[in-house]
Amino acid sequence: MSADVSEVTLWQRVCERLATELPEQQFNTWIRPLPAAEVIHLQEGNGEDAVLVSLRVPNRFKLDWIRSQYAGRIEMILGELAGKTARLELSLAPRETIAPLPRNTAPAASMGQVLQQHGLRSGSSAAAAAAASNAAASNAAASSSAGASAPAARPAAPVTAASLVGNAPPPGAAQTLPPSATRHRINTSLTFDTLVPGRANQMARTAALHVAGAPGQMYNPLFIYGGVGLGKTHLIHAVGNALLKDRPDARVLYLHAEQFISDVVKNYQRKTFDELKAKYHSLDLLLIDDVQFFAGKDRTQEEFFNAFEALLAKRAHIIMTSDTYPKGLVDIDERLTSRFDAGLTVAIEPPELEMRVAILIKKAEAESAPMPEDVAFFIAKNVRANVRELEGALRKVLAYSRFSHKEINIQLAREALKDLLSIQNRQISVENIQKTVADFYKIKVADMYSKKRPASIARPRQIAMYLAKELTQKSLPEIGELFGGRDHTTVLHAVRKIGGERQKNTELNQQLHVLEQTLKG
Ligand SMILES: Nc1ncnc2c1ncn2[C@@H]1O[C@H](COP(=O)(O)OP(=O)(O)OP(=O)(O)O)[C@@H](O)[C@H]1O
Repeated sequence: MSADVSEVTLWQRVCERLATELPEQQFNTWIRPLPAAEVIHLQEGNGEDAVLVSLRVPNRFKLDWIRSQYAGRIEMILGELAGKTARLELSLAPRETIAPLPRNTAPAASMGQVLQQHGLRSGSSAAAAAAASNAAASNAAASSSAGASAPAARPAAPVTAASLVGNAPPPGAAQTLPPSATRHRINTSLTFDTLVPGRANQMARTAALHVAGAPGQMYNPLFIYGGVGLGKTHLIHAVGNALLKDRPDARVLYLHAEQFISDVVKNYQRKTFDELKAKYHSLDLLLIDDVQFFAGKDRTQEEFFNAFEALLAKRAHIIMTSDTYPKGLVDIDERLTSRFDAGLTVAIEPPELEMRVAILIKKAEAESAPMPEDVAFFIAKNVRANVRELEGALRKVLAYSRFSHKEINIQLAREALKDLLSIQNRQISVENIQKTVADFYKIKVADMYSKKRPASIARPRQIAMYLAKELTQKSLPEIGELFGGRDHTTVLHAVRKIGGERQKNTELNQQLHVLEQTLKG
């Protein structure tokens, strides 16, 4: 098999293979929800090429289960597809409070240790020191490969009212967690100190700081929206951490909307709605992530409405996040969306270049790996979509430098990110923009080049021109040419008009974010 399968397709192809091998329910529960894996190409100690595939799993329970049940098979498929030795590294995504390891779970290992286990080149003291600092800074990366450690015993106790506060087990699996691990579900590393401020998050951060200092007063509820990976989750954890620092006994709960849904389902099955009410209605601060997931879930919406009303009545604070502003939410009851909008609604924007650079430098510092400013600019210029992607790029560059024992410079960053850069260059073409915008506004692609002038066509066309200028290196005349031979002044007019309106019109701004994220992949 070819060894140059790009990393996105490599992981996609692993998933496709697993989809044919596993029962559908197993595949849908364990494999489908996983984010795309990261791939680093390396040389083994003996000089042979190898590929290290790093997969981030949302919680420890899933991580242990995937490690014990699927890691071996995944590695085999990866090896086959990549045409070289493949090593799988599983680690926790830094999203939730991580429960202490159960006794029978293998101890956490750093990426460096994993490489050593596998005989990959990382044996120098510099690499070991870097790996050690990595392990300390990261969320207890628990790494594995097939057969590398004994699988954790599957927790078997039934779900109890107390456990409902904790990590919702994936469908078809039960779990119990120690109460201390499930109390607030706040990730202590996501604080205001570790959140880089900038124009993109200025309003949201200011409002969040205000709520942390005086919960239950102004801006209740606080509704934070924005595209993926822009720091919404980080920000609401920061509020939880700040409040708990001031008032350690405050009843704070962070949860993802899907966990609320799963709570409602469980209580529905067991007819224990009083327990559900007791749990949610007693909080001082409820932090709920990604409320767009409530779409179409009527019973969940009803229970959330009840919790919402009860909490506001007793001046507890509610902070929600979503991928869109309240009125943009679909399939959510209007009595809820209008309440979501009744406090303060703020957007988090994609960070601008300087903020991306500051984030990279801060995150590299946290890993004890100083990042030269020119390299930070290079990465930030090329990775524009969101902070999560930026972090992924940084991890790759740092890993590449550690494992190749080369210093971090632009050449090395270019090398480490070459797959990502080529995917980006391939994806954002004017044709791609025209097609995506036409699909989004439900017009024909041919209307992008036509002379038709009705607003329903002219406006999407202007939006596409604006995006072509923003997202490609093409000049105004080149863009005009690709839009049916239009003059460059027409393109300039469109770019200025849409750019100006974007500053004032929230709905347009939101649509542009969606389009940009879609195009950047
Ligand atoms: N301003 C920032 N400073 C430092 N780190 C940031 C910043 N913004 C985001 N991050 C980091 O980027 C990653 C993604 O952020 P986060 O999970 O909060 O995004 P999100 O907006 O909640 O995305 P999603 O909608 O996909 O859940 C996290 O690791 C977070 O710590």
